[in-house]
Amino acid sequence: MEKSFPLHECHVNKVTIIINRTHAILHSIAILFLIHYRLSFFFQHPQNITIPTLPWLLIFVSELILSFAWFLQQACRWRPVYRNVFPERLPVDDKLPAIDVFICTADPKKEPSVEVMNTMISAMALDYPPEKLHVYISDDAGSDATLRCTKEAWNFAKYWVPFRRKYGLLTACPDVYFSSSEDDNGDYKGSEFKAERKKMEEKYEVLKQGLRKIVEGHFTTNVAINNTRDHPTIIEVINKEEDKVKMPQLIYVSREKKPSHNHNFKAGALNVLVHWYGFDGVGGPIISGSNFYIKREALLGSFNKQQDYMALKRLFGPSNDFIKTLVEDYKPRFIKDGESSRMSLENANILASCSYENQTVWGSKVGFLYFSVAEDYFTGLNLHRKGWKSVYLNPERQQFLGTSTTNLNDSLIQWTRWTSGPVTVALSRFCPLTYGSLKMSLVQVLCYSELAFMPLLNCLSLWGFAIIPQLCLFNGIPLYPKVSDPNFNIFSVILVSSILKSLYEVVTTGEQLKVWRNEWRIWMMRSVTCYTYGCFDVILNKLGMKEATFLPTNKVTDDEQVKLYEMGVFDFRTATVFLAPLVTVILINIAAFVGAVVKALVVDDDGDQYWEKMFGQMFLSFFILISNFAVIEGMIIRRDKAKIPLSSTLWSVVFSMFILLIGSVILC
Ligand SMILES: O=c1ccn([C@@H]2O[C@H](COP(=O)(O)OP(=O)(O)O[C@H]3O[C@H](CO)[C@@H](O)[C@H](O)[C@H]3O)[C@@H](O)[C@H]2O)c(=O)[nH]1
Repeated sequence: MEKSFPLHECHVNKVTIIINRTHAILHSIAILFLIHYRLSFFFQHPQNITIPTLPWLLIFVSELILSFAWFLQQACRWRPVYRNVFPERLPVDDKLPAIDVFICTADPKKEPSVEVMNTMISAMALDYPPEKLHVYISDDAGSDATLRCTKEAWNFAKYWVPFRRKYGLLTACPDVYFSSSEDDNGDYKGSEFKAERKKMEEKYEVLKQGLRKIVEGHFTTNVAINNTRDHPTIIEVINKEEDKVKMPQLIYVSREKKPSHNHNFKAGALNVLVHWYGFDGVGGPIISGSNFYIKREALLGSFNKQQDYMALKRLFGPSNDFIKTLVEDYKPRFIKDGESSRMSLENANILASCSYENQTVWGSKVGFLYFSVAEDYFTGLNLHRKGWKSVYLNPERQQFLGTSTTNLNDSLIQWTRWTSGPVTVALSRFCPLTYGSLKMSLVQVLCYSELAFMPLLNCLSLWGFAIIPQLCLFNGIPLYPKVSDPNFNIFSVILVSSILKSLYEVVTTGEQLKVWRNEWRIWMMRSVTCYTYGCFDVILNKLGMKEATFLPTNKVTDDEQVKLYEMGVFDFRTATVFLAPLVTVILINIAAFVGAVVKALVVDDDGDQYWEKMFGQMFLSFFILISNFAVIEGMIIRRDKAKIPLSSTLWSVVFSMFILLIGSVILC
């Protein structure tokens, strides 16, 4: 038998393990001291108690919640590893499995066609045997423009794919290739290459203009009004019989949508592709959602010819062709013109219809799961629960590049969804803490739990830290030990330990100090905005008062916004509903801090005593204010269009006064 060598090797990072575990132990000890200090308050003689119990209890609960969040975070730091990969050990082309690449798009306005088509062209140009590569465009908008763009891009790909193959270019994406300053010309520098490159660049410019025209025309005609939630199935195989260049197969799929049927967002779109490619007869292919590959068996399970067909139909739906792909070892085949192709397309239409999954286990037990809008998280959890093994590949040359949000509005919308998705899971019977199985290690269960609970824990605890000590400071009530009290060291150690650990992580991953500063402030901002709204979404959804939503992230780049982003300046043009909590918290902290400084310097007779007593709270407010100085700047100093609008500031003034008033009455 042929001896096969592993494609990758895993190594444990010993130094990081020692640092992480030592830090975890020391930090845990400091937390235990904190718990002891807070608890001892409740065992004092009633006569010695000078501080109201409610704020003490609330800040203690906030500290416990944040400590629990910290504990969960240690799971993914417990055993850091790195991998060496050996691509040279890949089998010869004949032995490679067939793969399907799924590219989803749902809104031609928010997801610019030029970028979607570049993704499609890059997938077509993958360094993989073309007969084993199938590329699917899933268009959830059912947009005629996307279909036309796909055809235009296909015509360009017919030149780009052989060009890349011939010159061995490292870059698969034409947009990156033509806009990058990196020299990626393979070994070719001669005049033939230069002439071909120039021609290709011209063709690419023509393609870009063509795609833009299609999309603009689409939005200025009645076609633009087509309803993205109500359209029939549209499936088209883009390859033509007469195509001379050997190309991967490209298929456009827009599943049927009806307002009466829940379409289950991206997970629903992916499952249609899973029905479809299965139908296409690909044996053991790998699916790509967002930059990951997965084996078909992992998503659907393994079956053999002895299996009861009727039982399988009850699970997977009535399509005989699909069931055959489950039980037989299908070889990948291309759909060709003629009778078989017509039959295939007819069946494919049924597979992409709204009703195909009725009474089946699609989305509940097999395929991408529908329970949460973070379908990737929930599907991964269920797969690992069944014993799925996955590995992380982090090659030196980045293989997939995506777009990231560059302004506060898009980022907050995206994070609200990324909160509601996992929190839905955390607050359900699928809560990873109890739902994990023996096939998962305890550390893995904790990692999944961290992702599920992180938004909820951070939002609860950070609201506590952002207003309780400040309300008490405002009213002269100390919540932390005096500076001269040895117990003060507990809080100092916890803060310094957290700051140094995060600094260490940022520096050792090769990032700059500004990344570290950003992480702190973004963490605080998210906690009081999108984590909070995402958690509310889940609660309203559980009460049946709100449906789950999936607002696709805006991928349109605006030069002005990108400029601000690159300068590290916040673009505060977002809804007041997002800004108000953030600005309110800052105003409360300003009021508490300034009030305390004035009191210490001017009013209080015993200034030194006051500083001593209140230093902890004053420092906390000061820390929140300097970490979020960008908000103060946006509110008071900046004059540009992207500053915080006056209306949002005024609303926040009202809210902060209300909280100061009501909070002082209740707490103090
Ligand atoms: O009804 C829908 C909604 C979205 N999408 C597609 O899903 C993808 C992800 O949506 P996007 O708005 O880009 O979300 P992100 O927050 O950037 O995506 C991350 O988070 C999502 C879960 O919230 C996962 O689905 C994605 O894989 C993951 O990259 C995009 O290609 C969309 O076109 C659909 O196909 N149908």
